[in-house]
Amino acid sequence: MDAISRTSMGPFFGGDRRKFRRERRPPVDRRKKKGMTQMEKGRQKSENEIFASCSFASLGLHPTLCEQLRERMGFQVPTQVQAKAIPLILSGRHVLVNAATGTGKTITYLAPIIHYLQKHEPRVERSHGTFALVLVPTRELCMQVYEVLQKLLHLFHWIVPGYIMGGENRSKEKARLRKGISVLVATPGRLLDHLKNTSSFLHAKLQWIIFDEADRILELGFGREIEEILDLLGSRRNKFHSKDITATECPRQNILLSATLNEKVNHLAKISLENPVTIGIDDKTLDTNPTTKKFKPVDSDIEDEEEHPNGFLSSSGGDYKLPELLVQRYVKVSCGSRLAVLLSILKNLFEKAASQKIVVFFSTCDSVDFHYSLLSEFQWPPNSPENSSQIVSYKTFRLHGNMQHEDRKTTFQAFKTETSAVLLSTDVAARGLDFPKVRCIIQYDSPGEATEYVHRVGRTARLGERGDSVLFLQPSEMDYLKDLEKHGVSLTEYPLLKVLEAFPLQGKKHPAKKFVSLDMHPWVSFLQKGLESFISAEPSMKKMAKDAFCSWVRAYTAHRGDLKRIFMVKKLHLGHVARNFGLKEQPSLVGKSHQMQMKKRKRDQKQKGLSNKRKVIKKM
Ligand SMILES: Nc1ncnc2c1ncn2[C@@H]1O[C@H](COP(=O)(O)OP(=O)(O)OP(=O)(O)O)[C@@H](O)[C@H]1O
Repeated sequence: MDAISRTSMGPFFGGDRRKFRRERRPPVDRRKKKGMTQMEKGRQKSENEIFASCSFASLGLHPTLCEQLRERMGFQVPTQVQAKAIPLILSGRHVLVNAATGTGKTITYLAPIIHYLQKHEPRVERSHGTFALVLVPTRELCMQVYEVLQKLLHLFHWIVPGYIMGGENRSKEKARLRKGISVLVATPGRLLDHLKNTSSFLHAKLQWIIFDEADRILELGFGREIEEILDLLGSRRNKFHSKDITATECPRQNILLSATLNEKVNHLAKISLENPVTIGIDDKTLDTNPTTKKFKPVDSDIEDEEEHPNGFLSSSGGDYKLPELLVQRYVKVSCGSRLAVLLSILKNLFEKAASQKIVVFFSTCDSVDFHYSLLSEFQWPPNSPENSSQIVSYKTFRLHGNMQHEDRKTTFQAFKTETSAVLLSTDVAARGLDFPKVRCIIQYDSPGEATEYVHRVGRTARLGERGDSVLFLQPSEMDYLKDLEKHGVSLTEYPLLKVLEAFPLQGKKHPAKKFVSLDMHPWVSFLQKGLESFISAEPSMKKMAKDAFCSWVRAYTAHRGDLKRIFMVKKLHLGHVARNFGLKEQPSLVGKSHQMQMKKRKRDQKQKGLSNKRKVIKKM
């Protein structure tokens, strides 16, 4: 690999910024600039913070690849993170990248790999096997990275992209691996499976291992698999210089990326990165432990970039970077009114703008299924004062880990291309997925860890776009805002009463005065009654509601650590929780089974070896 000298980093670090700004956008008319709205100014500021003032070519990428980025992908200039990281990755260093969601991290690692592979001598052939491996936490992200890869490789047909992931046909994957895949995108479990069982999987020429959403891979409990993978590939840090490496014949370069690199990545960084450079980790998040070596900037010209000899990160969690034009709100809703408020907010958003995409996050698969059926089927009774029979007129999609593999794939593709739709999902959609033009994220159920909050809201306001997020909290859960604030995330209150005002009943408006409780609001109680009668009249819906209720309470009890103090199951009124699922009362059967579940849970917790992996996977 030929190293790129610092001087070749060119205009990004030097002075020719104006030239590249001109290249990207036509100059703004002065009068127009003067008359810019606050929003337009914010957008322009955000664009300047997202994009760098240089070209892809100036980063050292091959002209044909730059053309591909420009012509096929429509990318005129690199983003800031691309401008900072691409030259370093090209130089062969191990790199740890921390940048906000939607800032273009995928191209950051794919472009340098393709740069080298397209000029590789002798020319890359399928029979050479795999040169680069991209590890991702979910199947959807696997497909997404593969699609970007396919586009980037359009002009380099001899470099073959491929993917392997859970849910796919193993024998077909084996056949593809036997033929040879130059750049392979994989989920960890399936990769390990093939490393152990597919003898024709050739990886002796492997040069790059990328961990996209590194922290999530570990949170899902794949730590042991990752260590095994690194061992099998001879890519553990202490083995880089080992003389007895048989698994590999090439120099290695490993790269870790996420918008939220925290202490969970420490171990992985330590074992997989050799003398890494970190991008985007500011001083606050660097390890201040006096026993660890101080970080030295590699080059004082490079903002945010730190040499990180031991691969350590702070264990404090630190501040998270959120998209510049994201408007974050919380809505305080008493337990029994949550469902009616959710439907009202969705109705209001689509009445204001018929063409938009929204993602709603739930804590469990059963809950997604229930709300999906409800939104798809709910109708007002024939004698209702509401004009239309349906409460919603938008397309609804669902995504979660218990769905059939093919359905997951179809939903993922369909929601991407829709212009007006709602996606109901578990956290399976929280990481890395790039659905274009998502306008609003609603977190109906709490995300738990602040990291997950950051990734969920990161599905909107991508790449300098505007976006909104709404977090549902019950009055007893308001301390969660303090928890988020510790990570530099602050939210303002959503104007709920004003929104509810938009729904007159029989022509009567309800002014935004304070109601004794939200449950007494005429529209909320009208809607709640409508939902309850619909569900009680539909046995299949009722069954789904009960299952969803049950799994929701289970998920609520599963909050970990400090969060248990905020999300206290003891404080829940289960009768009110039942109203969230359109149930008139808490079914006794559910109560019994819940108690059994609680007992079982306590027993399980006592037993050692209950891996996080199972917990999280079940939830997703
Ligand atoms: N230089 C560029 N110019 C314009 N658009 C770009 C550029 N680079 C990437 N994009 C687009 O930006 C969007 C976000 O990119 P990407 O999904 O790689 O972000 P990310 O930082 O990995 O986000 P997340 O942290 O959520 O995974 C994508 O739609 C991608 O096509």
